[in-house]
Amino acid sequence: MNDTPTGKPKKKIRDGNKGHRGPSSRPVLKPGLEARLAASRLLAAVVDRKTSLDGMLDPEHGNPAFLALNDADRGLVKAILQSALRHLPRIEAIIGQLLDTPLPEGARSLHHLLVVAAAQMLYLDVPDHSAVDLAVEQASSDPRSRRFSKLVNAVLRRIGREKASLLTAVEEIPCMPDWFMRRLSEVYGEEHALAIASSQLAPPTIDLTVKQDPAAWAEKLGGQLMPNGTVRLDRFRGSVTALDGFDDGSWWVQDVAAAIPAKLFGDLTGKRVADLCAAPGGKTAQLVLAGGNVLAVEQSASRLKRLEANLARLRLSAETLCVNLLEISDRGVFDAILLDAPCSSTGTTRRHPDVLWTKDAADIAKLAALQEKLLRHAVTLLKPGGRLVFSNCSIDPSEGENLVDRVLMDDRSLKLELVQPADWPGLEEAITARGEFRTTPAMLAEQGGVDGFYACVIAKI
Ligand SMILES: C[S@@+](CC[C@H](N)C(=O)[O-])C[C@H]1O[C@@H](n2cnc3c(N)ncnc32)[C@H](O)[C@@H]1O
Repeated sequence: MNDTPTGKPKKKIRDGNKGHRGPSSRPVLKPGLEARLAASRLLAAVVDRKTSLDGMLDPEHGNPAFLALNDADRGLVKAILQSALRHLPRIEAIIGQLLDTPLPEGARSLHHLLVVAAAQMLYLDVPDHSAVDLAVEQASSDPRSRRFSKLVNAVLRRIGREKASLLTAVEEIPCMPDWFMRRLSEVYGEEHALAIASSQLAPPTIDLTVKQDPAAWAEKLGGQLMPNGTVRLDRFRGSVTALDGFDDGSWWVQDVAAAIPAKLFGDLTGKRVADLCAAPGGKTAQLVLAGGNVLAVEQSASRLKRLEANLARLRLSAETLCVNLLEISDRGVFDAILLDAPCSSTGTTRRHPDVLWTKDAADIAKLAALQEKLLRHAVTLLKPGGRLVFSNCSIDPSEGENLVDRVLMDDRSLKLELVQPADWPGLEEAITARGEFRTTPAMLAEQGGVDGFYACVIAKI
């Protein structure tokens, strides 16, 4: 923020939190404070108001508190929020342990301020003294937390002094909400559930699907060749758009698991293919490369635009249609259909640590019901003899195996076509006994992990 010649601030800091307005003549902020204020506000939006982080961090349409920051501060805010959300139960346990009495009901801004500071001290390279000073300054600048500034100072200084022992004391706490841990334990067993919870603590890799010659691209980019031909960049930091092959459309970013569903079709030469939930288009590109004559359907106009731009960069073409797929009435015309349905995204918590703090069991149930409706309609568009791949990035079987069972049970013209482990060397653990493809973030751990995904092939007789 710039000063006017009179020493008064030119403009008010934009406050993303409607309930609180700062003083009208706020003094110049200490360097770094604006970023911490933004981080606290965005954390509040995620955990208290269930707002998705991706939207708030969008460089063009994001939260005003984020957009007001310079690039370096935006990077810092992202890092703080990712760490805070990845480790939230442990950070809260540490803070709870250091308070003589719990924070007063409704002291949410104080809670967020402490979490933001503790995340920097425990999990980022921010010097302790800087995180503590800024947190105390932040507490003093807010009428709701001013009277707690001494407590903020005391708690955070103890975190600085006792960091190692405090971290050891909480290292067994799974970093997921209790309801979701219970659900994972029911479905996968406790050991696998704990492995899923710890897998999301590591930052994710960047995976590329290449148009051709994955071995050569792995060598060129210093990546690892994954069993399905994905090129994995484990330690890459920076912007992928600066990498070789981006401008000429030789590859696109796609997690190793997300690259499997479209590959379940095999060769699509000469086939009429519908990609029914298509944007941003990673799987559309695969279907086109497999030889399909592809119609990409997407109900969001802005997301369809993004798909078109992605295909243009990749020099690939598909017919596109902006419509709710439930309105398509061309029964029995497609040889192959991909339905990569909207889901809870609980398989992507490595990349999106806000997911489990913005969704709950009721959201999962609603999404499962929507997916079932979309699948029941999608199969009507399939030709007899055609195949449909149903997929999504949830690790809850209510959004996968369970709903597919119900659809198959009700329509005897549909059969599950078994995915054969022998066809997926290196990925055998991801093929279930029922012949479906199922990854969880605990799989491929030695190669850097994988997103959780479900996919199955449904054939129409
Ligand atoms: C999981 S994303 C698809 C990702 C995409 N298949 C890919 O690989 O890049 C789901 C997409 O489906 C779209 N969608 C959701 N409901 C839809 C519907 N009823 N009709 C068409 N598109 C829909 C969403 O807007 C979203 O872009």
